[in-house]
Amino acid sequence: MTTFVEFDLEPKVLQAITELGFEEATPIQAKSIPIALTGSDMIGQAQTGTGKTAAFGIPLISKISKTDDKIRALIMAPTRELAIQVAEEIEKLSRFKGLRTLPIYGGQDIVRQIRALKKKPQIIIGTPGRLLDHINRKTIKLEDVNTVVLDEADEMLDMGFMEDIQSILKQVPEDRQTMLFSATMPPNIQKLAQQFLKNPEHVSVIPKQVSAPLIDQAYIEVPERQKFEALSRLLDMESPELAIVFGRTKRRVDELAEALQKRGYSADGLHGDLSQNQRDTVMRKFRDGSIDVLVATDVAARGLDVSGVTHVVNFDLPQDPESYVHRIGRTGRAGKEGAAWSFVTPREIDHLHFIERVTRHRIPRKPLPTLAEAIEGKQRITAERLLEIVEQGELNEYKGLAIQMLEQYDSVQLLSAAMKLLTGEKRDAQIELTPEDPIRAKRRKPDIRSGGRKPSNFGSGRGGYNRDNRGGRGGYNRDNRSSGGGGGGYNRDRGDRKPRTGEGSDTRRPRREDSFES
Ligand SMILES: Nc1ncnc2c1ncn2[C@@H]1O[C@H](COP(=O)(O)OP(=O)(O)OP(=O)(O)O)[C@@H](O)[C@H]1O
Ligand SMILES: [Mg+2]
Repeated sequence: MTTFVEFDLEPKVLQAITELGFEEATPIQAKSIPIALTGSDMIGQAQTGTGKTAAFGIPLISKISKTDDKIRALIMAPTRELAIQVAEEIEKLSRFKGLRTLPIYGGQDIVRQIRALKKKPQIIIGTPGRLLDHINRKTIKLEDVNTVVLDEADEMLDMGFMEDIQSILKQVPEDRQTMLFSATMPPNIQKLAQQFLKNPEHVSVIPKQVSAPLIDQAYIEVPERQKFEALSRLLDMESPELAIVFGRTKRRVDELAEALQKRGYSADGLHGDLSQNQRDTVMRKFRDGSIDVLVATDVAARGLDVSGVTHVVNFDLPQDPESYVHRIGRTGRAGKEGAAWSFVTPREIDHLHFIERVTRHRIPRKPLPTLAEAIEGKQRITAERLLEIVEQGELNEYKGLAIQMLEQYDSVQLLSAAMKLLTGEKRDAQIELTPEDPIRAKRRKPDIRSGGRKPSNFGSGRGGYNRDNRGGRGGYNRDNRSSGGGGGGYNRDRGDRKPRTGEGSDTRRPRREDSFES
């Protein structure tokens, strides 16, 4: 066990850590904080939800002085939601030290950002596209930056941000510390690391399996047309505190969110085609629990940390094993348990096996809950809610009427009626989702061609599963980006990804037609 006192941090940083309730350092923090404090470049890899943000945040904060009025640290993240969240965590960690942090992302009024930049933040957390806009406008200058962090670097590359990241890093003095963090490290990361990191220390906390251990994983074989019914039954049976349901496309997410609402669930959708305002609102509602099911594309797969997410459902299987790991990693965070279920159509079983092989984790099959189980689950939850109210007491004003009713009716009869009322009849709204094509299994085998390299590190030593081979992601074109206009981020997001230039082979991938950032 490593406590934070052992790192020789300033009292004000320690105070912030205590305030956040962190008692001991997580393994990735214990390993990387001392190295990062020496100023050396590093690559950090550890399972989802194990505190990588603070692992780079604490050393970064330690290097900056409150009186500084230059931008000293730059953190890049793939999505807006992640930029906002990382900014909040850094803000909390530097609260007592009094540093100024600013998130910079597309979709937000650029004029407002320019105004905020005038307050001289020392730490900028941004998405590559919008950062580059500011650099081109000369509203952000990186000449005094001495620390750069690439959070979820592989995802940023995957989204076609390579050139942007290169242009941005060219603006930062060579004499800097660069750190790169993710739960997964596919081979293309090496390219970026070679180009931009100097003798990086590799710090990884990777047990045999890549995904976090506290996640109970299972798959349910279900035909495409029965997925919605299956989802309803699962939600009824388990009554998650908060759940994230991943759909493959924006259309899917829209349809699914609407269908869930029609059935009476408190759900909403999140994807890259919503305006920034809508995205913020949905995330706020999910964080404060006013909706309990977030239906999302992969825009929510990476890095998002919402406490209370007890369930992740892959309504559609993701194309990539990495995506699978990140998606399910939205639960089982910071030592909590979680459940992750994947719907697999009969034709996708091979693809599931592919995911199992790459993640080195067998995913057990789970039967589809029966209708009776779903109903029973719902009733059980109602009974629990009733008993909670009994425990709370304060029922005096109801007692008079209760006594009167009990004089006329049987108590079992009455209680059953109350439970029926509370459970709510399932609304029989007609639900018709547009079917998605099954994901085809990869033809390549993941475990050959490793050339004797160590096979255990997800993405690094594993032959065969090579993201650089994927290609085929044509059609993304960011040339229509304008650098003008305040607040025009909504449409600009579209097509923000470039085709990958790898030796791309096979077919056009249906993977994510979502647009993400910047
Ligand atoms: N030492 C600690 N003790 C307790 N909780 C911690 C500690 N460090 C971080 N946390 C909390 O754990 C949660 C997950 O942290 P974080 O988001 O940094 O994970 P991550 O490793 O970046 O995950 P992902 O791979 O999904 O991005 C956060 O709520 C964070 O505040
Ligand atoms: Mg993270």
